[in-house]
Amino acid sequence: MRLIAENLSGERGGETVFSGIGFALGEGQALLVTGPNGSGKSTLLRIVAGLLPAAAGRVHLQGEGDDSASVAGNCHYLGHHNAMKPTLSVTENLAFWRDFCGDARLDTEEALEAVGLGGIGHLPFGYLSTGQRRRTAIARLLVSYRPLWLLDEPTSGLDKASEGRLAGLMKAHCQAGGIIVAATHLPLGLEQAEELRMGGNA
Ligand SMILES: Nc1ncnc2c1ncn2[C@@H]1O[C@H](COP(=O)(O)OP(=O)(O)OP(=O)(O)O)[C@@H](O)[C@H]1O
Repeated sequence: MRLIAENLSGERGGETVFSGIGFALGEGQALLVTGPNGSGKSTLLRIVAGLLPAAAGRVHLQGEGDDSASVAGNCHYLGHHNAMKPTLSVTENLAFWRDFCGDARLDTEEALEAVGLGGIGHLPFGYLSTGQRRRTAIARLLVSYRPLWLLDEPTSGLDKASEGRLAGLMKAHCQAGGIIVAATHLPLGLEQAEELRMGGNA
């Protein structure tokens, strides 16, 4: 499977934020989207995820015998918000996402242990600290398999140990043939990743 973006333009509020963006990523590859505040990193990720229409160009998946496979149906999108219900427990939130996304992988407790949150599944999500909430959102990537991870500032709110755990999870995902596109201001510990620098294309 390959993720291909061709000649993408992004608009916000009728203004062009970027244009002429293209990339092609094969299995096991990661792309770090960097650039100053407002350069369009989140806009690009939202377009790739299918949450915003591109003003021009297109994004598609190629390979696996089904070139019509949708990016949206093959990705986990981790945005700035964690997409969890505060009154449901951590386990209930993860179980919802596992059922919604399908292709179950780790059970909820295993996923929580992978992000260093074993034993807190019974707590309402709303009780968690900022970093614990982000780690729960990262655990969501593990309860269902999706080959493409679209991560917007995934380290936001994480301590050093959690950054290290996330780096390990991302490496394992790539080693298993997954693809990652991550918007970031910080190195993510993915030495082989390519970089797409935003900010000079609008
Ligand atoms: N809903 C919106 N309506 C109008 N303009 C918007 C909207 N969302 C974002 N923008 C504008 O689009 C531009 C790109 O924003 P975007 O969030 O993609 O940048 P970014 O590179 O991710 O920034 P940061 O590093 O601060 O997260 C900014 O100028 C922003 O003000």
